[in-house]
Amino acid sequence: MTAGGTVVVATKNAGKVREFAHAFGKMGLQVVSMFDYPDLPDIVEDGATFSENARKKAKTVAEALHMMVLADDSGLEVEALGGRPGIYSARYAGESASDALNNAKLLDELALEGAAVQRDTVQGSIPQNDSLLLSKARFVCALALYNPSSGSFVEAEGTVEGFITDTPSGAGGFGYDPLFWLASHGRTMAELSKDEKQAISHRGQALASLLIQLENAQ
Ligand SMILES: O=P(O)(O)OP(=O)(O)OP(=O)(O)OC[C@H]1O[C@@H](n2cnc3c(O)ncnc32)[C@H](O)[C@@H]1O
Ligand SMILES: [Mg+2]
Repeated sequence: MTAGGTVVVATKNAGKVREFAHAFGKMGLQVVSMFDYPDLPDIVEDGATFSENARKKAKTVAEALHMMVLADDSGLEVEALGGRPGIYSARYAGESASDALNNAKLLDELALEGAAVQRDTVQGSIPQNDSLLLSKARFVCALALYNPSSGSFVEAEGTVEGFITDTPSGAGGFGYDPLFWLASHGRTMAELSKDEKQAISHRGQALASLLIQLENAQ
């Protein structure tokens, strides 16, 4: 996956870059992203699934740079919204919407649905304050690593289950993390340390699975 100890990740999401830099840094590898290659064309994410989009991002950038490239397509599936925003998570509140706008739209849509989770059905910790859990949800991450010399992909997927809370909390992570309550930890995803998030997150699990496949292929 590396050229001279460097992993190229086809992303323009600074939160993803931080998480990959943290994970690969522990392996002695550096991460570069599309921020380091400003002349790359924008990629239209028109796939029907997370993995189609991840493959498109990896292949487009790998063919432009003539290097092996890793890509991540991920998102939030909310049960009370029939799985939305799913593959549209980044642009839920509009093209290039901020995390704050996407989070506000998520709470608005759940309020419109009148969504609520019965506290006594939750296995694990519920919020100690009077904040509400609105719906079950899960994060999904598809990773694709493309090798332009062989024209082949290595792929992996990871998921993590939680609940959407009506009260954002925590300053870590990015995106929907402040609204994603983990009954396993009694905290939101944004309240976890980088190591804690990597250990349980959709991205951390997908990466672990990808690394196992790469080891087994050697
Ligand atoms: O396509 P790239 O350039 O990688 O960056 P992006 O932000 O557009 O990324 P995606 O297309 O994969 O959309 C994923 C969105 O899902 C959300 N998301 C993904 N992983 C997340 C995580 O670990 N924590 C919180 N939100 C996450 C967040 O809103 C992302 O913008
Ligand atoms: Mg995107």
